[in-house]
Amino acid sequence: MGFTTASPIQAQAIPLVRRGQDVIGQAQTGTGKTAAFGIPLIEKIDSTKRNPQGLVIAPTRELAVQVANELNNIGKYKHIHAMAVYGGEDIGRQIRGLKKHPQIITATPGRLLDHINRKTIHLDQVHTVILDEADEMLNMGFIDDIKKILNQVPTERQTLLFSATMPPAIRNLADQFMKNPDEVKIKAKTLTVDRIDQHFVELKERQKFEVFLRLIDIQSPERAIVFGRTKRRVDELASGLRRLGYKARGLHGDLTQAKRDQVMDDFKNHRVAILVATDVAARGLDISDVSHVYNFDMPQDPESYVHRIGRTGRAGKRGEAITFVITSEKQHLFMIEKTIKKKIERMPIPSQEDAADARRQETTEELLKVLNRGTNSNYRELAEKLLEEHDAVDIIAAALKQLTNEPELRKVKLTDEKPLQSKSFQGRRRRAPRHPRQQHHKGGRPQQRRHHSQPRAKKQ
Ligand SMILES: Nc1ncnc2c1ncn2[C@@H]1O[C@H](COP(=O)(O)OP(=O)(O)OP(=O)(O)O)[C@@H](O)[C@H]1O
Ligand SMILES: [Mg+2]
Repeated sequence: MGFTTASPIQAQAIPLVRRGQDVIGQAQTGTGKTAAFGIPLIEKIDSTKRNPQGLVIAPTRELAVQVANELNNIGKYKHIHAMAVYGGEDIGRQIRGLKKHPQIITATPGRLLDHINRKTIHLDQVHTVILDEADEMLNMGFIDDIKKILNQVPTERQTLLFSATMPPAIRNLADQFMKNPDEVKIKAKTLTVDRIDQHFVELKERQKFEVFLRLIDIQSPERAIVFGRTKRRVDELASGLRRLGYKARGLHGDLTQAKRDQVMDDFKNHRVAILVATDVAARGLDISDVSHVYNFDMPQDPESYVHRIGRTGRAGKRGEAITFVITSEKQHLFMIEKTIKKKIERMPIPSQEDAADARRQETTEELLKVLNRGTNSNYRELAEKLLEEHDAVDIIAAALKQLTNEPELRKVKLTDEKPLQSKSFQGRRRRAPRHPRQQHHKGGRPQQRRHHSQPRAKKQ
């Protein structure tokens, strides 16, 4: 896999896990926590047995899939097979997949319970359970699901909890489900990765879209993730950007799973440059070379901020994170700064002129690229004719203007989102549990997470 040295969390957690110790592992985003539990997990698997021996529970479907892929990479030469089971995918297809006897299951809680109830997954041979993004599963009210799942696993199992954030409430989870866990916490001055430049822009709700366009004109991100607060926001933003010619797609929990898979695939394969998403994409996703994260809407709580911006600056790379803050949300910004132990620098609203200059510059560069490719013979005759009648500079200026996306064409109307309320951070980490009826069918869908002090309209 090209790894040459163990990351700190790997160096510290792997020996403990090999020894059979229960471990709570905390380390910054993008520092290799997956392999920190994945490598010793693979070592413990007996490839001749037919029932699952390892179980990873993750809060979102995309993450369950990603972890299965990483485990399959790590276990390739030991012929270990990991399979993801998650809601939204045809259960019959999963049942057929399970007949190939994966030794490791990675799953979202709801669908896993479905399989347990249908007796298509048996957990009585499982010796190692990992809760990836453990704190998020608490937030999402998965605790009852997790209890039910762990009841199916022999008590002499090894249990591991991993996340970049471990709020105090995680202690309860540990007390209930773990045996004398060792805490491995990689010490860092800040909760966020130093290699991520963090800024905020103070603005009005109505200014957000225009300011965002200016920023992407100026920063021309290679690959960006833009977080919106609600599904409606994500839809409107993605389609607005697309109408203006940007390669943008939205991702949230109301899309069909096929669509979600398609969007992720397009983003990974560079067919999409801007992924607009709810917090469904905030945790764990490892997409290489995401250069920029934009918080178009302020995150619901400081932990969400940490994970959202952690989609960039991974595995030693640099990244940029920019957060839009409405004046009434300043208090939330201070809370975030306090939690991450770092000051987020203010960035002035970039001027229209700066953005226009950047756009013109980009058009010029694009034109030069076409010039250097030198395959323009079909146009030479036309060009010569134009030159007979007009000034050369005038012609080029007109062509550049035509190629440049001019601001008057950039009107897009977004529905206003109400700013975060000042109370809403106080009740954080105590989101209401999901409705029991929904559990089996909609496991792993963060759009159901609902904040105590947030009105329903704010669901993701
Ligand atoms: N020892 C290593 N050397 C180089 N790269 C590594 C190493 N370990 C992991 N990586 C790579 O680093 C990237 C981030 O790893 P991973 O997704 O496990 O991070 P994480 O700590 O789980 O982050 P998050 O908190 O966001 O979930 C992955 O692309 C992974 O392949
Ligand atoms: Mg992870």
